[in-house]
Amino acid sequence: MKLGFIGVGNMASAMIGGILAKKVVEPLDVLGSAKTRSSREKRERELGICMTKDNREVVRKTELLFLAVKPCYYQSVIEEIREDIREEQILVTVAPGKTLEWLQEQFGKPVKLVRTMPNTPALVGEGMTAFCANSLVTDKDLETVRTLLESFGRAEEVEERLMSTVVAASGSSPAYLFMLMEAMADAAVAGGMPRAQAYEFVAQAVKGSAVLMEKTKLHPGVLKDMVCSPAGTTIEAVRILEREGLRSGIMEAMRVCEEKAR
Ligand SMILES: NC(=O)C1=CN([C@@H]2O[C@H](COP(=O)(O)OP(=O)(O)OC[C@H]3O[C@@H](n4cnc5c(N)ncnc54)[C@H](OP(=O)(O)O)[C@@H]3O)[C@@H](O)[C@H]2O)C=CC1
Ligand SMILES: O=C(O)[C@@H]1CCC=N1
Repeated sequence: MKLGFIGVGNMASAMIGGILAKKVVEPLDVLGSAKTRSSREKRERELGICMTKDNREVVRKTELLFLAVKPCYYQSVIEEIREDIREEQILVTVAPGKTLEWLQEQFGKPVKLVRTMPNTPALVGEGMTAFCANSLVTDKDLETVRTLLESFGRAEEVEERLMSTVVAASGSSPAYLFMLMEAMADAAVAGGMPRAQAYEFVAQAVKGSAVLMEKTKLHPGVLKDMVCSPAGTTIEAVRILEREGLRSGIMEAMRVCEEKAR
């Protein structure tokens, strides 16, 4: 299968990295486009895929196409490629706020559309992607898309109304987690730990906690209680985090993120 990517930036290169690592397609079966020459050369070098500056060529030469430019360029890129999109081609989007209805209107003709929300852990095969499709997408098409999405992590079909919530929960959340880990590492450095070691300890603690929650299916509150010894160290940290509003801060941040994604 020939895969196309219009826009090969942070998100698309993470997805392509995952797809190629799982050998779902060969690097030469992927054709991408980017605006600047330096960007195209970088992606060719790093990923071994073919790059062009011509978005229409990407559409003409591929069967399944990802539209991975920033949301503000969606309208102009769709206008540019609309004539070349073929009836049997599947177009996969990754942008927040671009609804199936809006996309359909922009194309002005029937197009098989799958709206997704991936995240950058895709690069290491640990992505979380939500997707929903319009009525022109057949079950077989959707299985093809699911196979691709699962090559770089987990993929789950959701109702379209949940897509903006997904942006806050898994699309954007790696950024909050990296901020948290940076702050934790800073504190460890303040405590005397060398920075490189601090990042390793913090990353492993976060990774281990995520796997623990996933595998045991225990409530996060129960897992938190398991760490807090009576009159111990952890409960002191928990008290300060409550006082500083960690949980309400996160909920408030995710609320504005979700609103922005509508
Ligand atoms: N980053 C993330 O964590 C996530 C991003 N997304 C979504 O992914 C999409 C891309 O985001 P991201 O990868 O972060 O953005 P980047 O800015 O990293 O990448 C955008 C890419 O689009 C290219 N581009 C810009 N204009 C055009 C054009 N007219 N024709 C062809 N290519 C063009 C850029 O080329 P050049 O480099 O040469 O300018 C670049 O390759 C967005 O819609 C975003 O919302 C979704 C989930 C998570
Ligand atoms: O910040 C953004 O708009 C994109 C969508 C989800 C993650 N990055």
